[in-house]
Amino acid sequence: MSEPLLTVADSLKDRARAALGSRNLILVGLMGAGKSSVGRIVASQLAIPFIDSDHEIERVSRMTITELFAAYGEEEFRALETRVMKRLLKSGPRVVSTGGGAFINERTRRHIKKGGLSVWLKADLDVLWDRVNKRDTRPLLKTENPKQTLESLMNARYPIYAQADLTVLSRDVRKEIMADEVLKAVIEAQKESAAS
Ligand SMILES: Nc1ncnc2c1ncn2[C@@H]1O[C@H](COP(=O)(O)OP(=O)(O)O)[C@@H](O)[C@H]1O
Ligand SMILES: O=C(O)C1=C[C@@H](OP(=O)(O)O)[C@@H](O)[C@H](O)C1
Ligand SMILES: [Mg+2]
Repeated sequence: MSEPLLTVADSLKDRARAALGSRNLILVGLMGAGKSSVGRIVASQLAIPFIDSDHEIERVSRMTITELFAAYGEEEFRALETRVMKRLLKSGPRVVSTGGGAFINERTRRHIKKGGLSVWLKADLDVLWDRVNKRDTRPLLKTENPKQTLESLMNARYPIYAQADLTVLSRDVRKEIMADEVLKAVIEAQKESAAS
């Protein structure tokens, strides 16, 4: 009896999984880009573990991100984030979704660059705003004009996110489609590095 043919979806997953090898896949980008929700789907497609660095920080500190910012301030939060990221990236393969500021911190960025393939989920202001204004779990947006704060963060951070290995445009399409686009980008990156 002949083997069943791979479906297109199966071959996408399998090819992306092979292209990743033992590296980690690390999602970076601004709040609302979809790092946490798309990252979880990507990991399940690749059948490798998923970790959200904010969840890991909350687990080890037994505090929420909001409580950590309120009690210790952003600087201490970043120091904890660096330590957690360093540990998470020691072995792979894993999908690691970062908090929006992780890649901006120089030390954390170094761990990310060493620890695997980074993907910037890039989105425009209106897409991000639409998503983040529904929840109040992001301490950096507790300002008088949170949309303007988000825009300032975009201006300051986008040149740094651009240093990620890959960029995927995060649009208003289903999360599953975004996850497929991440898988395709991983495959493309592998093809390009094999050709060069
Ligand atoms: N492609 C998408 N389409 C619709 N909603 C999305 C999409 N990606 C993320 N979201 C929603 O936007 C919000 C922020 O997503 P999240 O994954 O937490 O982003 P991040 O971790 O980058 O801040 C969540 O409510 C999530 O369900
Ligand atoms: O952009 C940032 O500096 C932050 C983003 C948040 O994560 P998400 O990007 O997952 O919302 C969280 O780590 C914290 O509120 C700080
Ligand atoms: Mg997140």
